[in-house]
Amino acid sequence: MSFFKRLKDKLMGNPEEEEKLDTADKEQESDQSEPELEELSEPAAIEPADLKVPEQGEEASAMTIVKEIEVQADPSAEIEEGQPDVQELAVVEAEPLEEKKPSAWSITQKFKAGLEKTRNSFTSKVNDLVARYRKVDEDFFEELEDLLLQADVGFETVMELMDKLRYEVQRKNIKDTNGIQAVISEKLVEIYEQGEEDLIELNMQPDGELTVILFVGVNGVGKTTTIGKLAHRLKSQGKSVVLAAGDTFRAGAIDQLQVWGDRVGCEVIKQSEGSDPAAVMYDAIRAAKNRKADVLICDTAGRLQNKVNLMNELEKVHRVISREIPNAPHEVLLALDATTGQNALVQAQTFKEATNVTGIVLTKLDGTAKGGIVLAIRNKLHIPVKFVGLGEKMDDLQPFDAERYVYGLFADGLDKELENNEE
Ligand SMILES: Nc1nc2c(ncn2[C@@H]2O[C@H](COP(=O)(O)OP(=O)(O)OP(=O)(O)O)[C@@H](O)[C@H]2O)c(=O)[nH]1
Repeated sequence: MSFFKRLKDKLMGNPEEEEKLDTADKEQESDQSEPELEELSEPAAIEPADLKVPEQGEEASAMTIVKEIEVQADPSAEIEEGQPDVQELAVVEAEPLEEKKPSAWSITQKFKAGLEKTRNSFTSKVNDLVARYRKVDEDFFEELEDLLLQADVGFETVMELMDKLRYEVQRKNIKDTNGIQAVISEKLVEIYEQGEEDLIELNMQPDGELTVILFVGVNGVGKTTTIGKLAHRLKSQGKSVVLAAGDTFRAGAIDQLQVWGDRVGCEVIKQSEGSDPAAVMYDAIRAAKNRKADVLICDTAGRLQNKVNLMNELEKVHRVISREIPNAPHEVLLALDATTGQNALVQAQTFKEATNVTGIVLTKLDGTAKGGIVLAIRNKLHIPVKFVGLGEKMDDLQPFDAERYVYGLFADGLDKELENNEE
């Protein structure tokens, strides 16, 4: 199948199915506008500090079990990160979140909207380049190379792409720069998908078994928001979800997760601020099992003061989880903020060395003009980007999709090509 046929099928889906879904989308939009986050003038009430979910028949308290586990955590680290940030809290309107399956085209449009900044910066420069050069030659390639590097695509990926482009241009005897966006798009998808297509799916356990997803990442990257969005996504797929407030360090983190729990309609298992995250995990697993939940999503604190402490903390959390459920956590998702560019890569490297990261969630892709970072992450770290954050709304967290991503980058050029490739 040609690249354009495949692209078109992916972006637009099956026309008949789409028409039905599209009507459903519109109806849904008109009768249910998304509740917006509002700032509270006063902090939300904090729940009692005691353990929230001891179930009948539980033999041992979480604290006893966790104390059995010996980890040489550095006590000085506990107070290292200074004062708590003031967090934005949300007013919760417990709305039933009945979701209809979005149309393929509406998801494509989300990528297009989310990549607007990158498109306006990078792609418009590519368009200028095309207009200035008209003929594909070595100077054109060199300038294109610079533009790709500026968009944070990463050196190795740019080199690989340039080799492929040069080869393709020669092979097809392309002289004119017009339409080069289409060739770049095809080659970018090719590079991204090399051999790792299926890893984008979450590693979900069979029905009736609990899937545990652990979230790691430094503070401020949008971890809590992403957990809320993912919970919403899984709930709308019919899964029951429990959240574990394992970030007991950052002031407000527990309340913030509770706000999301209320908003999405998930129980949040929590203890008081400063308590042992591993104890929270223990409680949460017990609670999730008792409630026969499908998925448990665990928040963790994102302290990155030194790798040994981070490793110790994550190791302890890991051990508690896998003692209760062998092979869990089934996913360790690292949240990275796309707007921090190369810094995100450094963070990723540290977390990769500290724990077995199975996937990346790249938040705030809509907030950067350097959306090429997706490609650099893939190439440098060899960890799949499983989700991208394309905005602040609940359904703005989307599974990463290479075709929709390149469409987001080159929408205008590709629209023309897609029209010309009607068949
Ligand atoms: N535009 C945009 N904003 C996002 C995205 N993901 C998160 N945010 C915003 O980023 C801000 C920080 O997100 P939080 O989830 O509160 O992150 P945090 O609490 O500061 O820190 P952690 O939870 O520790 O990561 C919030 O205002 C979120 O709405 C995204 O994909 N796009």
